[in-house]
Amino acid sequence: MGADSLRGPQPLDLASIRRAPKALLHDHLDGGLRPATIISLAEACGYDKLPADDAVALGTWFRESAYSGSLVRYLETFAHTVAVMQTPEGLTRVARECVEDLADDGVVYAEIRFAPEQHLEAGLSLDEVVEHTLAGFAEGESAVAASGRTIRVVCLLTAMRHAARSLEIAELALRFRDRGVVGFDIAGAEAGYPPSRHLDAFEHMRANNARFTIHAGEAFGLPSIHEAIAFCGADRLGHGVRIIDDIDRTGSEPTLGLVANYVRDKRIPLELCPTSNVQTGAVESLAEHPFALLAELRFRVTVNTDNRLLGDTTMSNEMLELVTAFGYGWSDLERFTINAMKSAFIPFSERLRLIDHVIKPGFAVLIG
Ligand SMILES: O=c1[nH]cnc2c1ncn2[C@H]1C[C@H](O)[C@@H](CO)O1
Ligand SMILES: [Zn+2]
Repeated sequence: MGADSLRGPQPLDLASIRRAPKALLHDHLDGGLRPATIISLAEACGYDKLPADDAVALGTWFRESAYSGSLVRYLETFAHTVAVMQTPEGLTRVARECVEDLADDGVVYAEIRFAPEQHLEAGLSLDEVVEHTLAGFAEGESAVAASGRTIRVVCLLTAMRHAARSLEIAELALRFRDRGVVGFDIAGAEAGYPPSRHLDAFEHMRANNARFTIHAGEAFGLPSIHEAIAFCGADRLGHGVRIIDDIDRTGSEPTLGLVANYVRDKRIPLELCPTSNVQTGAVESLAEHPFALLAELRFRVTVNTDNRLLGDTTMSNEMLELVTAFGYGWSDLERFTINAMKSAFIPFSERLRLIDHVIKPGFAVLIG
């Protein structure tokens, strides 16, 4: 591409969006493996239950199985990725490749989450699981830096909401808070497992001035969101898409209920994941995703991938889907990116630096 073609507004296509400096807050390490890596790690560790043995067919299997219309069935596919992430080599490789894939897609800041308690089958301790994963992130950051680009990747530790280890995982997150773990989360099946089951873990985080997000308002509605913010004190909402249930759209102007008003007034970030929400049946289709209304009402919306393997997606693709569905321009994508960066769990000064020195200049080139 000649220098002239990089002057003036760039077309809003996948190639240009890939060049935009993007920030990602909600991405599961165990939902983003390369299909070829799953096959290679399965061979190395003797896992023989993969549903396909070539990378293309395996990728298709994940995407199709994840389009299930049900969070519970969507989550069943993780049995295969978690199975090959039990060894130091497996964890480190998956983490390194995650960083490389995100950097190739133009992501400059990412918070990657996973549940250490699911990676103990080969005898690693919780601390070892985190250490090997962080080592992979560091390797990935170095490889990206060696190729002349930069990406900052930090980690959130997730506890599974059906299990009973959340306090232990919160303590683990705090032990690693100076080594790249910036927060805590709960995930897994939502219906029947309210956030308040894990109140002691959230209280422990709050007592230690630490940050957390909660998957809420995805497969279950407003009560889950209400608990997450009112009882547990979540800093952000993982998905939170069902906040739409508290917005009355029958009149000429949308009217917000108490929970929706609270979320908007307190600028509680919504980690929206468009493709994933369609796959799990949280929304009917991308065109009907509440993203557009929530953005228009000035909720603090952010764009996320959730699980790149399951959705066969990337940050750039999620943005392109929104551009296609709702006609967004560069300044909208920049606003969503700044929303994400403002909501990140790294210190304020580091967030500002990324906004002022990386995100704004990067978008300025594309806006032209
Ligand atoms: O979208 C999700 N909702 C709830 N739980 C999820 C979602 N995506 C992944 N998970 C679960 C499955 C993973 O094994 C776990 C940790 O990353 O988090
Ligand atoms: Zn998620």
